[in-house]
Formats: sequence, C-alpha cells, structure tokens
Amino acid sequence: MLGAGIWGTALAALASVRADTLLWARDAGLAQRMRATGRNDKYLPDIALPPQLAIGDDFDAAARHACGPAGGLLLLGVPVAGLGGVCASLAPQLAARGGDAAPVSLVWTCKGFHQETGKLPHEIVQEALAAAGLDAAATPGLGVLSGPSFALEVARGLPVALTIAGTRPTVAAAVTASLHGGHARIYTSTDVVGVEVGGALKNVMAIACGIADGLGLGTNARAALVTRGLAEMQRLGVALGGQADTFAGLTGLGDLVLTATGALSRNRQAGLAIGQGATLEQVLARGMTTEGVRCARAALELGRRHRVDLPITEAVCAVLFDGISPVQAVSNLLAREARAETALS
Ligand SMILES: NC(=O)C1=CN([C@@H]2O[C@H](COP(=O)(O)OP(=O)(O)OC[C@H]3O[C@@H](n4cnc5c(N)ncnc54)[C@H](O)[C@@H]3O)[C@@H](O)[C@H]2O)C=CC1
Ligand SMILES: O=C(CO)COP(=O)(O)O
Repeated sequence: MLGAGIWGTALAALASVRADTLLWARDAGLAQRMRATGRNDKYLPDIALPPQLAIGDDFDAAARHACGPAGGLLLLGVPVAGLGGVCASLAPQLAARGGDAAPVSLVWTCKGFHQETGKLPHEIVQEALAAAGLDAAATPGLGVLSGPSFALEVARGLPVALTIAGTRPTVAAAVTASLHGGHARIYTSTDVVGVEVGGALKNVMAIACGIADGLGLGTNARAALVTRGLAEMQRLGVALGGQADTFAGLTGLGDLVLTATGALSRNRQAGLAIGQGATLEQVLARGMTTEGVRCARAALELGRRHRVDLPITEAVCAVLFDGISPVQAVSNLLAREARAETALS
C-alpha cells in the first residue's frame, strides 16, 4: 500500500489479515513512529495496527515488494493530486519485470478528477506510465477500488462493501484475494469510468448537502439534493462512457448516501461549515483532504465540454469560488424551470 493517510492505513491493515502487506509512508518520521508504537498517530491514532503489517518509508523497496516474479498488488492510497507522481515513480520497477513474471495489478483508491485538466484517475495513471516510458507489454492490470467506506469504520472492523473495477480479470482477482472476507465484501465491475465518476461527483454532492444542512433547509431538501445529485452523476458518467447501472450501485448511490449524510465525511463537513457561514479559506485551513473542493470546477468544465447540465455542481462552484452566498445559490436552484424528472436528459 503506497500512502499512509487514513484510507491507505485502514486498507493496509485490512489487507494484512490475508496477504503479506507492506505500507509505505512518504513521511519517514511517521513510518518510524508507526513501527515503534503500532499506531498511525497522525491519521488513525485510536487504532492498534496489526502486528503483521510491515511499514516502511523506502519507496523502491515498497514497489519491489509487489513487483517481484511472484506478482502482486500495488494499492495506491494517495489523493488524486499525488496519483501521477506515484505512478511515474513506479514505472522503473514495472519496466524491470521479466516477461515471464506473474501479473502485477495497480489499483488506486482516490476519488476525484485532476484539478486542472479534468482527467479521470485512470487517464492520469495511463499517461504517467506512458510518459515514464513504460510500454504496453509492461503496463500492469489497472483498476479503481471504490464504494461507501469511511476509513475509521473499516479500521474499527465494521462491515464494508467495496467495488473493484479493473481492466483485466486478474485485477479483480488480486483485490478479492487480498481484501474479501471477514468484515469486508468485494464486488467486481468492469466499468472503470462509471466507478470513477461516481466517486468524484459524490464528493461535490456531499458538499451541496452539507451546505443545505448548514443552512438548516431540512431533510426534504437533502433528499432532493441526493436524488437529483445522483441524476447529475449518472448524466456525466454516461456522457464520459460509463454505464448507467453503475450509478445505482455501491460506488454511485451507495457512496453518495454515505458521504452526503454521514458525519465522518470531510466533504459534508466542509459544506456544513460553509452553510453555517465559514469561508472556503477557513475550511481549507483545517488541512483535511477534501477532494470535492479540489475537483468541483473540473467536473463543471467536463460537463460543459460534453454538454451535460450539472446544476448542483454549478451551484457548489458558485458558492465555493464565485462569492455567491449559499442562500442565493439555493434560490437559483429552486428558480430553475419546471421539468420532467428524468436522469439522463
Ligand atoms: N478517508 C476515507 O474514508 C476514504 C478516502 N478515500 C480517498 O482516498 C484518497 C486519500 O484520502 P485519505 O487517505 O482520506 O487522505 P489523507 O489526507 O488521510 O491521506 C493522504 C495521504 O496521501 C499522501 N499524499 C498526499 N499528497 C501526496 C502526493 N502529492 N504524493 C504522494 N503522497 C501524497 C499523504 O502524505 C497521506 O499519506 C482520497 O482521494 C479520498 O477521496 C476513499 C475512500 C475512503
Ligand atoms: O469517500 C469516502 C467514503 O466512501 C470519504 O469521504 P470524505 O472524503 O468526504 O471523508
């Protein structure tokens, strides 16, 4: 597992029950403390890490751990902003593998789009590997792991269901072998785009729901935002090549409901604070990974490029970046023309 934030640490602990697992932290001090105390004091201070989980700060050693002749699974626990850099750093290890080596799978867990270009995570990964000179034959099986999963609950051993969408069957098999069982259930999919769009946009919708709740608009308003937010996620996902059905699943509706309503969501917390009068600067100063803030503008731009109407995303962007008050944004949404309740048009 590359990345020892809250999600990377929780997933690595889970994987270590079934597979020989090494967790890489870029912060050498954190890695050292985790080894010494058996806890990640920065991200998961109340959780005792399993003693069998290996922890290190040597990136190449971590990459080698999963890239040996016997094959393996590289799970990436970094946010979208770190995805391309980590993949570029992995390329030499992947390129050095012999043609007869067993398959390696490269699976990311981030939820968002590239902040400036709007690229989806799989595009960022493919471009980073190609730019680092990796040819198609050496490119590992790729996949995205997503679904409703607050890291803290997973780390506490509570039940969770996740979906792996991969480019090859070996990817789903590797993730299932490492994570399925006990309190974690793994479903498989081939819809990488649908899973990625769901994961990215549900964060924007969670900000919208947080804003509405922060304003005290009530549970009717929240239900309306969840439902029409899902329609928005599905419209953009289908326009980008995803499958409509995916949005009714764990990585669409499931993660949307969790994030839009669950108190542990950082995106929802950001929206709540803004609805209660905080500024974006104040919210960002808390230093929490809030992918919905990072990718909302890119989502809107993707919608424009593909002629997809994204009114809730537009309202969130107006509040976050254009100085529109939350009250005004809600009133703009309500003032839209009456229309048929369809998802895809
Ligand atoms: N926290 C959660 O419950 C879940 C989070 N996710 C997703 O997982 C991703 C990571 O989120 P968290 O673990 O929650 O964040 P976090 O803030 O707890 O940890 C982020 C980790 O990535 C590292 N990192 C940050 N920027 C980097 C860069 N440029 N290069 C290399 N490493 C970098 C940090 O050092 C840290 O170890 C996000 O995209 C998030 O949406 C997905 C499912 C659940
Ligand atoms: O993706 C998540 C749960 O599935 C975590 O959501 P937040 O990033 O809003 O905390």
